[in-house]
Formats: sequence, structure tokens, C-alpha cells
Amino acid sequence: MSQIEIPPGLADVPVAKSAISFIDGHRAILSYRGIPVEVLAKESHYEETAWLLLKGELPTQRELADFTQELKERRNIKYRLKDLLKSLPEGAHPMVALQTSVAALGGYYPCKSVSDAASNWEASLRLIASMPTLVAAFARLRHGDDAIDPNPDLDHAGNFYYMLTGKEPSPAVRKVLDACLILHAEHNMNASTFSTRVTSSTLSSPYAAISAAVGTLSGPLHGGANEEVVEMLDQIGPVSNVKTWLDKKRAENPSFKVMGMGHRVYKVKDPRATVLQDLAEHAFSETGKPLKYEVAQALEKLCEGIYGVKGVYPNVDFYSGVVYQSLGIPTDIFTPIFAIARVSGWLAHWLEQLQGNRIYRPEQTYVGKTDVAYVPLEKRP
Ligand SMILES: CC(=O)SCCNC(=O)CCNC(=O)[C@H](O)C(C)(C)COP(=O)(O)OP(=O)(O)OC[C@H]1O[C@@H](n2cnc3c(N)ncnc32)[C@H](O)[C@@H]1OP(=O)(O)O
Ligand SMILES: O=C([O-])CC(=O)C(=O)O
Repeated sequence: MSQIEIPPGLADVPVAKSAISFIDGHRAILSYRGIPVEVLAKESHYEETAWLLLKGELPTQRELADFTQELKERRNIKYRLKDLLKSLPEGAHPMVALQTSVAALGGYYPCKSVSDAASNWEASLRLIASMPTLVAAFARLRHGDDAIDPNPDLDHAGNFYYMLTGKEPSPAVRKVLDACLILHAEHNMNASTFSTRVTSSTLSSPYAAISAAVGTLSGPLHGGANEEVVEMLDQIGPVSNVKTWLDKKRAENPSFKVMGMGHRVYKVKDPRATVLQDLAEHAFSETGKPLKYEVAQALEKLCEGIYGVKGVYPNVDFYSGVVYQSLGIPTDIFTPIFAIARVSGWLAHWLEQLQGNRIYRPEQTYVGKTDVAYVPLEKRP
């Protein structure tokens, strides 16, 4: 029987029809429900964008006020969840804590049936509202500090910053963080969203689907790259060392990957990286321009000459870490912030998957042995 050619990584293979986001990777276009992401980052705020993703339309004033209030009412987490977070090793990565605690949330708020629209909406609210609290609580509890209770006077982004740092954000810091959440909220069939859809297709609970997605996002080829970028920029040191560093890396390993560069879909600079740079400049007006930003810019320029021909340019992870660091956010919280943002996109895909669901069960091409005789243990060496 002739074997079907399998594109590695399912490149260019559509696995679902979706009305949530659109990407043109050659023209640097990304839109959520038809609205360009640049417009949303400037004009919208995270709660409104989350509604847009989940419901397909911008909310009315009343819908937005109710949604914002409903999220605020679900920000607190059970003290048992704090105990769970406290019981994790201090050195555990916050993505481990997030994946674990999101799965555990499902134990407190069981979703009896995913065919009930009201309980699905309730689970969506619970997940969007709780994830920032879980991340901020672990970030503090691991060092023996108390978790900070949510502040209902602050919006989603501002409250997260407050629970993490104990400080209320300035309007500029709040805006930068809020726009980062919008930029990371959705990106069609990326690995973690695909993971959400595969898990959801078994009619699992949304908590199981979202915890699977958190695990998928954590890898360095996906959301975990934002952390690696900052570590790479640290390794490089001064701007004057950028070329020496890259030459050395490429000489050691010709297929060396620059973290935060390259993308399966974008063959030009990721539009989110461009917006992130504008945001970075905005944040730096308060915090001062860090050396790392200049190093990142120099690396981008150098890489363009080397990798531009292959369509390898900065992706969303390239500049996000520099922005977060300028806001005083610890490096290992960068990827959890991505997850806090992406949960609304994941949930939108979960809900879309449930409409006309069919379980994901692809085929494989078997390339293993056949007709192997079983040798009893006593006859084996
Ligand atoms: C939120 C996100 O998930 S964004 C992505 C975050 N991940 C990263 O930044 C990690 C670094 N980047 C990468 O590893 C890859 O570009 C990925 C995983 C994002 C995409 O992978 P793929 O679509 O499979 O691209 P693939 O690995 O086939 O790359 C195509 C070519 O570009 C090169 N290339 C891709 N990314 C890079 C990079 N970061 N640095 C240098 N070269 C690269 C590859 O070596 C390959 O070259 P070749 O054709 O000569 O062999
Ligand atoms: O689309 C992808 O493969 C990765 C990505 O940029 C994202 O998830 O934001």
C-alpha cells in the first residue's frame, strides 16, 4: 500500500474551520473576529477583547459592565488551592503551578456537562478570572510571602499587576500590560490551541482542556520562548558582543535557533512584535530604556541580513520579555502571563469545537516491526 506523505508538524494542514482569528503571514495581518489586533491593542481592553473572542461580537455597554463584574466576583481562589500552591517545590516553574492548579480548579467547580451553555459560560468566567490570581499567588507563596487578595477597584490587567507586586500600576504601566494581554489573547491553530481542541473533542471538562493547553504553551518552541529570549540577551551582554555571540553560536551549531525568531505562519515580522516595540517605547518613557532592548534591536538587525531570506523574523516572544522586565516582572512569570491572556482564545476554540464536535482521532503510518516472536524472559540474556 502506498504511504501518504505526512507534512512534519502538520505544516499547512487545516485541522478545523474557525471564525475566531485570521492571519496572513506574508502581509503581517492578524485580526480577532475581523478586527485588526493593532486596533484592539490601542482601543480595547482585555475584558472587552475576551468577550469579543468568546462571543464573536463586541459587547454592548451593558454586557461589558456585567461581564467585568462577573469576572471580578470570581477572582478569589479557595484557600485549599493556596495550600496546593504552597505545597509545590519553591523552585517549581510557575507554569507547573498554573497547570496543576487549573486542573485542580476543575475539582472545585466540576462542569457536569459540556452540553449546557450556562455551565460552559460559568467555567469560562471562572478560568479567565482565576488564572491571574493563581499565578500571582504562586509567585508570592513560593517565597513565603502571603498571597495578595484581588482588588475589585482595578481592572483585569491592573489587578494582576497589583496581586503580583503589591503596587497599584500607574496608568501607563496598566495600559502596557493590558495591551500585552490583548496581543497574546488568540492566534488561531497554534500548538496550545490545537491541544485545547484535541482535549475538548473528547468532551473533557474545560479545566482539563485548559490545563493541557498550559502544558503545551510552556515549551521553548512556543510560549516558553519569551523567557529564553531574555536569558539569551543576558548571555550576549553588550551591544558590541551581538555579532561575536551569534557567529560563535552558528559556528558551534549550524542549525542554531535564535529564540523569539521564526514562525510557522509569519514569513515577515510578526505584527504583534511591532506593536510590542511601540509599547516598549511607551513603558521605557517611565522606566528608562534598558540595555537589553538595544541588544534585542541590534540582534534583530543582524538576523535580518542572515535569516531574512528564509522568512525568519521576530515573533511575539522576541520583545515581550523586555517589556515585562521593564515593568519589574520576574522572568519565570512571562510565560504564565501569556497563558493568562491566551485563556480567552483557548476557551473560544473550546466552545467552537463543541459545536458539531467530532473526536480528534487521526491516523498514523506504522513504520515499526511486524511478526516479532515473543521470547520468554528466561530465554533472554
Ligand atoms: C508564541 C509562539 O509560539 S511564537 C514561536 C516561539 N518560538 C521561538 O521563538 C523558538 C525559535 N523558533 C523556532 O524554533 C521555529 O521558528 C518555530 C518553532 C517557531 C517554527 O518552526 P517551523 O515552522 O517548524 O520552522 P522550521 O524549523 O522548519 O524553520 C524553517 C527554516 O528557518 C530556520 N529557522 C527557523 N527559526 C529559526 C530561528 N529562530 N533562528 C534561526 N533559524 C531559524 C530553520 O533552521 C529552517 O531553516 P532550513 O530551511 O535551512 O532548515
Ligand atoms: O501561532 C503559533 O504557532 C505560535 C504563536 O505565535 C502564538 O501562539 O501566539
